[in-house]
Amino acid sequence: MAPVVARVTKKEALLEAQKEVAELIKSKHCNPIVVRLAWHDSGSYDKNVKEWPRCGGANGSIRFYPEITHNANAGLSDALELLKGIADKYEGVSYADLFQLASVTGIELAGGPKIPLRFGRKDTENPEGCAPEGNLPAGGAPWPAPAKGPGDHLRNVFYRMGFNDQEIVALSGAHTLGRVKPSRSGFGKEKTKYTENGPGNPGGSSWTAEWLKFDNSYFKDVKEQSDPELVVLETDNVLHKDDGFRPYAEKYAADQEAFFKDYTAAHLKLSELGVQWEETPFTFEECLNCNGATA
Ligand code: HEM
Repeated sequence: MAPVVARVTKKEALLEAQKEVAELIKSKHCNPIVVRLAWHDSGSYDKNVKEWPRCGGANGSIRFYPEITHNANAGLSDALELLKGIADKYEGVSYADLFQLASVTGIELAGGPKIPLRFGRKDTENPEGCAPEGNLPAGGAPWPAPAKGPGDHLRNVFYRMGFNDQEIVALSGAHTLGRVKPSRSGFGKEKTKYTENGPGNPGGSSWTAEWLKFDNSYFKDVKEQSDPELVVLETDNVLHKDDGFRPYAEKYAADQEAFFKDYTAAHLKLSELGVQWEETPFTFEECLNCNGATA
């Protein structure tokens, strides 16, 4: 068998790939699922494991079996399928970078903050680098031991990645985008008045009415819970009930700018969990400058 040639992200390839990623997201309205793909690649990270890639994190391992078939990743093979054409065409972009690039592009195109992602992630090159099953959060009971409820569970999972309460709340705000589907996670309804006609792939239950718009409506809607057509998982609800989480959930419901600022910082941290850089990481702005183009 031919040896696997490791992908190293090149600035020129990244610039071209980004344009195609943006077109893909605009045409398929797939912002939410690519955000979730990148988060599930990163969110396997365990700060207590020192050895790479066994520590998990943003290393592209989600593209391999068995990780893609983990319970929490149900439905994410669709995201890999969507990105496959671009991944095959641009060997000069690592999978780990491509997944993170698609996520921040999806957020920005949905009206969210421009997240100054850094590039140059090394890929896990084979399935031996897959993260163990069970490192991502569950949206409902039964809570894995020793958690007694959703608050404990969130802390067990996110503290293991190195996040604090404020960052847990900020990151949860990504549920301003997208839907839960009975066929994937088992949560939500087959369709609601907000999802039955898509756009893109129809169905499921969304957290917000405009589920392709990145704003702070998630925090308002979960707080009010006045619309039975919208979904609230136990892990969303607890952000407004738990004393450690509530001040941040209240703040973000009242102040979108504060949410965007804190979300950007937390997302950047998420995108770099467990990352080994090929060389010095670089930003998209640096790619544009090296190409003689303007931002
Ligand atoms: C706080 C703990 C979290 C839990 C328990 C959780 C759970 C879930 C569940 C059950 C779904 C539905 C999957 C489906 O049926 O397809 C989902 C979707 C989603 N999650 Fe989370 N999630 C969490 C945190 C996050 C974070 C940190 C992000 C991103 C930074 C995120 C982004 C998304 C997005 C964008 C979707 C929609 C996907 C789509 O519409 O295809 N989630 N999440």
